Amino acid sequence: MVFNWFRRKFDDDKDANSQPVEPVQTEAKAPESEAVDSGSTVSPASQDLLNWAKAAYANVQQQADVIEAQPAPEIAESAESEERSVVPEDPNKLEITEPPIAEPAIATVEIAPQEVAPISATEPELIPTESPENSVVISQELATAESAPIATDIEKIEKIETIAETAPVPFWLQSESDRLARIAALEATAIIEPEPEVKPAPRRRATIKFDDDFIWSAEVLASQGRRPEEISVEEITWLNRLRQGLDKTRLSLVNQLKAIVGQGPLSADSVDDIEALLLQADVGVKATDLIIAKLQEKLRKEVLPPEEAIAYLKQILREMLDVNNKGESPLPMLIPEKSQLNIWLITGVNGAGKTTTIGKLSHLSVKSGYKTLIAAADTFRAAAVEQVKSWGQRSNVDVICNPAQNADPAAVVFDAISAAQARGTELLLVDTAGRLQNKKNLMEELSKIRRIVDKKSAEAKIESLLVLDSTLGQNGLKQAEVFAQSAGITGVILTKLDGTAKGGVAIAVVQQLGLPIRFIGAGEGIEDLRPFSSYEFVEALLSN
Ligand SMILES: Nc1nc2c(ncn2[C@@H]2O[C@H](COP(=O)(O)OP(=O)(O)OP(=O)(O)O)[C@@H](O)[C@H]2O)c(=O)[nH]1
Repeated sequence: MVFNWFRRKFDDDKDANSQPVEPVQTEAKAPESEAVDSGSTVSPASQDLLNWAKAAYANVQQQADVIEAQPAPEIAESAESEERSVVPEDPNKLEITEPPIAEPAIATVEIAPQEVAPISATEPELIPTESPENSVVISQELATAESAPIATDIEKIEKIETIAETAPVPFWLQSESDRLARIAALEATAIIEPEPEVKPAPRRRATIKFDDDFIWSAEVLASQGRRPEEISVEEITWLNRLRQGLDKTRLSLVNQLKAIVGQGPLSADSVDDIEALLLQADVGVKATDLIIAKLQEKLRKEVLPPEEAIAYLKQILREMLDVNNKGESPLPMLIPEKSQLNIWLITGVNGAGKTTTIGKLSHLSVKSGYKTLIAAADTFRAAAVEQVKSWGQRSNVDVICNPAQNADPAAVVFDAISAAQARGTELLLVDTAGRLQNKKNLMEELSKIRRIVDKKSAEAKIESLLVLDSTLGQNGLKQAEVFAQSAGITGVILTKLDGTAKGGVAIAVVQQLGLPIRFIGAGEGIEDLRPFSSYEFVEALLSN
């Protein structure tokens, strides 16, 4: 089973091809999917939560154990199948002889140790153990291997035989020891066939501890109605990374907010303080005003203790993050459709993190079981193609490019779409040149790319995603406004959320641009980007 990161679910064979577009979960639910009012401050009872977390932890450990245990049968199977295959590719080069023992049927060949190619033929009746100095036992795949691997394998086998020679075996045990030596030689020389299909990278061994971080992540997942058996170690790791990334923003917000909001109706001073805090976190003026008005309204009606006031604030923020300019709420998740071409154009100014984001996205896509391709259409900046190629290598995804400097990016995109159509690609990620909004020709180039995409692939699902550097805060938003007007942007990818105190810019992006946030990046590593979830973001932003 593949964990589909876009759907935040394991794909099983049944529904891997179906495409349910599910809303982002915003409703808090008790463990085992019992519904609880989203606005309520009720969290799963602590014992239930602990049990849930323990079950999730056991599940994560079990997944890791299964993965660890997997290679063993593969080797055994491979060795067995090698034993079964008996026809060498070139019978003139190597003649295979069945040894005169009933089982197992291991091929033998007698060769002079110094001669590797051509390998001399063997008399059928020869028993390898009779002339140990001149004969070796080799596995059948050697018959088809090139001379160099044969030499290496023979060295391995010779080592095994040398060990056997130093410890003489009584005659009545010889047959058994020969058999074991041959099996060992066979295992040592077995060639494991590579998997024909591209499989997602195996999950890492669960090294996470059952600690407060784990329990916090478990609570966030349980509150979204997830079940312990659905949880993957990567989800836990990501939530911890996100929370750590938002440390700076959170630390300057939560404690002060708590001190202010838990004291009945907001006084003029409290309003000023909250305003300052939110503006410092780059939430933006418009969004700040809205938040304060809603808080004020609630706190005038009832006195809330600090924890409940913060819970109410979380609800306000989630509602703000889950709306787009079409007024859709909750927002459908952005999930590439299986068995059809999806094209995502990745745009943004230089240095925002476009290329890195493409690398991370392609990794996520492959992991989630999608056939993926990258188009290196940033032909404007020297080295951009090489940079994207190296990310392609890291995520095991092919890159379509034209290495000539200033090649026509629209032509690269045209070629990439042709390649994607021929290969049955499901997700094509297009890297574009970093455009400053005042560079009119570059903006026109982007429109040209868009026209090519629309024309050449009318049936594809197209998204135009703007990469925004969150450390730029409100300044980044000004650039984004220009892009959003001229480039038909459909969503935002917020990068560099780690290490900035301006995490509140996410709220400003949605409020000011009316665009949904689709992914967030919180680090430079390949795993440091995930689909955006307003619930998880707000929990990480305002958790204790
Ligand atoms: N800390 C952190 N750094 C990031 C993140 N995403 C990207 N970066 C870094 O930001 C820098 C610029 O990233 P690029 O991917 O080269 O940016 P770009 O938008 O492609 O830039 P151009 O190729 O010049 O257009 C690199 O050093 C990245 O490692 C992130 O989420 N967190």
